[in-house]
Amino acid sequence: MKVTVVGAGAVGASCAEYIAIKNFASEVVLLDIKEGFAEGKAMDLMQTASLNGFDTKITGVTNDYTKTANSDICVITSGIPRKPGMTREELIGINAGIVKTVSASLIENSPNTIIIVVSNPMDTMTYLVHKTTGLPKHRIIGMGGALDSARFKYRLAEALEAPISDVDGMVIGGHSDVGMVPLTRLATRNSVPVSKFLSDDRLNQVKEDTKVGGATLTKLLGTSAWYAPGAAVSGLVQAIACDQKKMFPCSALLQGEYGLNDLCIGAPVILGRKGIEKVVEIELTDAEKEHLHTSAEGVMKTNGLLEL
Ligand SMILES: NC(=O)C1=CN([C@@H]2O[C@H](COP(=O)(O)OP(=O)(O)OC[C@H]3O[C@@H](n4cnc5c(N)ncnc54)[C@H](O)[C@@H]3O)[C@@H](O)[C@H]2O)C=CC1
Ligand SMILES: O=C([O-])CC(=O)C(=O)O
Repeated sequence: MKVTVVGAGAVGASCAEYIAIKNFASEVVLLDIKEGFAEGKAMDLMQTASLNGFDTKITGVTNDYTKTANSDICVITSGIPRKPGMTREELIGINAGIVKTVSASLIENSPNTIIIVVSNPMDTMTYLVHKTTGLPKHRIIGMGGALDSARFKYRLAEALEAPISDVDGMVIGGHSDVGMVPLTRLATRNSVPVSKFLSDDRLNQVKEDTKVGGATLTKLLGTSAWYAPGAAVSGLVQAIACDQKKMFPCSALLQGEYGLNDLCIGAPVILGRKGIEKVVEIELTDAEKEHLHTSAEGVMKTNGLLEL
């Protein structure tokens, strides 16, 4: 199993590290445009192999896509992150050009690959890859919901004063400060609905804290987060590589599901060796449907800024 990660910055390196530590891939290629940077990150990570007990071979290359040839999975993290006070959508001007050229170079060298898009604004970048590469829709996946759901579970555990392993929950919708749809109604503590333990006000607070999870960290760090994003990507990569058939909310091209068409947005999907093996349609309340559709309008507005 060969995995390429483009962008050896904060998220790309974290992602390579978690993939290696989970020890399911034979090879990870880190690629960056900055001379020597990916090589340095790869060497540093390889020097943790004996300490962390993994056999995955990590190599770094400066913009040489021939070294990525025949990758089973390619992850795109190249592009700029936001600074405090910015929205993810403001990154489109620079990141669209980067994601377009990077995805074309990846496919030229790995025509059968599955692509996971991380660069922001992620739903729109995922749509851009669909529009410009012509890859089948099950082979293009946007990572956002897996991370947002992890943050949702963190906030739920905090409110419940419970261990995170007791908590389950999912966030669908767009990966933006306003567009996320945390499904509080379906969240549970050990299969008991969390509404049994938390007031509407407290649950609402959890929901709002989840939606601004990325912005909160950006304000604290001065740039956006990387540990949980890297871990979330590694979970998707593992589900595909190991054909786990796991369900994650991912940004997928919808063609009628949830009453939505011609956009990529977070919905529950089954991930296996073929990529997105199924979009799962769960029953939503009218309020949840309305929230999802408002979120979709936001994503489509950003998609409208693409020069396709
Ligand atoms: N979808 C999600 O849930 C998340 C998305 N992100 C996004 O991921 C992206 C990366 O974030 P960070 O790693 O923190 O940024 P970073 O600045 O640490 O790393 C980005 C790397 O991309 C490289 N790069 C730029 N243009 C390139 C090109 N054409 N080819 C190859 N490499 C190129 C840069 O040299 C840099 O090393 C940002 O757009 C950020 O908003 C970050 C966290 C979560
Ligand atoms: O907040 C950001 O800009 C980066 C990101 O997507 C996240 O951490 O959720």
